[in-house]
Amino acid sequence: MATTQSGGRKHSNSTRHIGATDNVKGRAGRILAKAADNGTYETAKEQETAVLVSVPPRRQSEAQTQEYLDELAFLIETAGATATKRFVQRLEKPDIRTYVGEGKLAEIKAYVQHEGSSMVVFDDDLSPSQLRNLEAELLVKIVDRSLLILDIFALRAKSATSRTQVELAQYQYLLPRLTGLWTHLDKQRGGVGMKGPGETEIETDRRIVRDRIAFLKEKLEDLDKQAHTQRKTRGGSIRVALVGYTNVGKSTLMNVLGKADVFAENKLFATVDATTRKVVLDNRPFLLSDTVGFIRKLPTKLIESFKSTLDEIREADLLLHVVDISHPGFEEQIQVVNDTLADIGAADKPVLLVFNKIDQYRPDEAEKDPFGEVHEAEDEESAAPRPPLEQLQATYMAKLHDPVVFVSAQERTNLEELRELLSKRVAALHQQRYPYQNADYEQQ
Ligand SMILES: Nc1nc2c(ncn2[C@@H]2O[C@H](COP(=O)(O)OP(=O)(O)OP(=O)(O)O)[C@@H](O)[C@H]2O)c(=O)[nH]1
Ligand SMILES: [Mg+2]
Repeated sequence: MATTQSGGRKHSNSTRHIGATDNVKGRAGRILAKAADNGTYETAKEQETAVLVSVPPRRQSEAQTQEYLDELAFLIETAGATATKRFVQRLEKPDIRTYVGEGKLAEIKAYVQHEGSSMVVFDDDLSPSQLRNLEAELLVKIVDRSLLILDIFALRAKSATSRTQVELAQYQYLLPRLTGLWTHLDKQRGGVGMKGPGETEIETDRRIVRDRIAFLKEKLEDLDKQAHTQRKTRGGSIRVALVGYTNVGKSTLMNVLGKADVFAENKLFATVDATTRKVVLDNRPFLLSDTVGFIRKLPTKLIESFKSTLDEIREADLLLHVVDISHPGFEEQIQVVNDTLADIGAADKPVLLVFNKIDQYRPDEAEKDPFGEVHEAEDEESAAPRPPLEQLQATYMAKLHDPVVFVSAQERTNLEELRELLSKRVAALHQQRYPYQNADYEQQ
């Protein structure tokens, strides 16, 4: 796996289990850890293996379904496990009780038991009762999309703020699920003819978790105030933020533009903490920030608890929206990013669209038949057409009424063009903000 600018930071997953959420403290943390950490039904394994399950809507194409599963497998790999099998069931909507139907569940169970899989991972969020039912039925660790993403965030978060944010999101995830985890794990406890097994304990745990959530929120508010004061000392500088889907090359661009040494690698959510650097273009300084990437179906609670990190985006004067043009789903990724920006209240920011990884982009080849007629290559079913880059650029510029730029951060291609465009935008923002200063400057 290509790792650039790793700065010596390596993540070791060998002794860690997905969902172990080791940073969640207290009794609730122990319950969660016990739930995830195999005490009851899992055999210790060097490498955890995962079975992926998706319930796509009927109208979704097979290519798209596989692309989403590829992403889920990539998330699993980033978290340190291996996806060994995929189960797909087309339903209008997931089963309210067990997410998949009865037959499919039996199929999954047979596979999991036969192969000794460590966990079953669902490409959606499960309701607390679905989680409980699936756990009882499949007898292995059940991981949904939120838990998986939280897990990766916990692994990556380094600063006090992002660690607190992740912990808050973990507790918020845990709170409605306490009953299931508790009753399931405490099988010895009776409960016949009683109000319910461990009711008081569940209440106590809920209180502990609620207290912790309140404490973490307060702590974040303090950290927020500190950060706000720090940001004030940045004065009136123009601020530019790199935003985009995860793994598109934001940090790599930050490194080449900002001469920074930010961790970048071919895994999802390499960056969770924002980094800011001063950049000077044409004698005009501005601040450039690298930010956490977005992903489809990003849990809303996670977005909320990442408020402080996302302030970096909300307070920016210009967004560099980085797109991985070599990804088959890049257009949907653009949409996901735009939707997420709208969710966090940053939809109306000026944007410069930067298409990255052009070195990896392969346009569709036009083929000539024996009679010399030219045909567009027929690709696998419903794969999006991949026109030449020039055509894509023209389409996007016409659509946005704005220049867009195509680069390769890795190969350092077209970076001059990007710098020029960026410099012009920064100059315009500067002029907007300090009209008199610029007028004075011109008079001299
Ligand atoms: N082929 C190619 N790979 C690139 C290019 N730019 C970045 N990469 C690779 O893409 C992967 C992701 O790059 P990052 O810079 O970590 O991406 P990011 O957007 O910061 O990702 P997150 O922080 O995880 O959201 C790394 O393996 C980079 O080396 C490019 O122009 N071409
Ligand atoms: Mg990054």
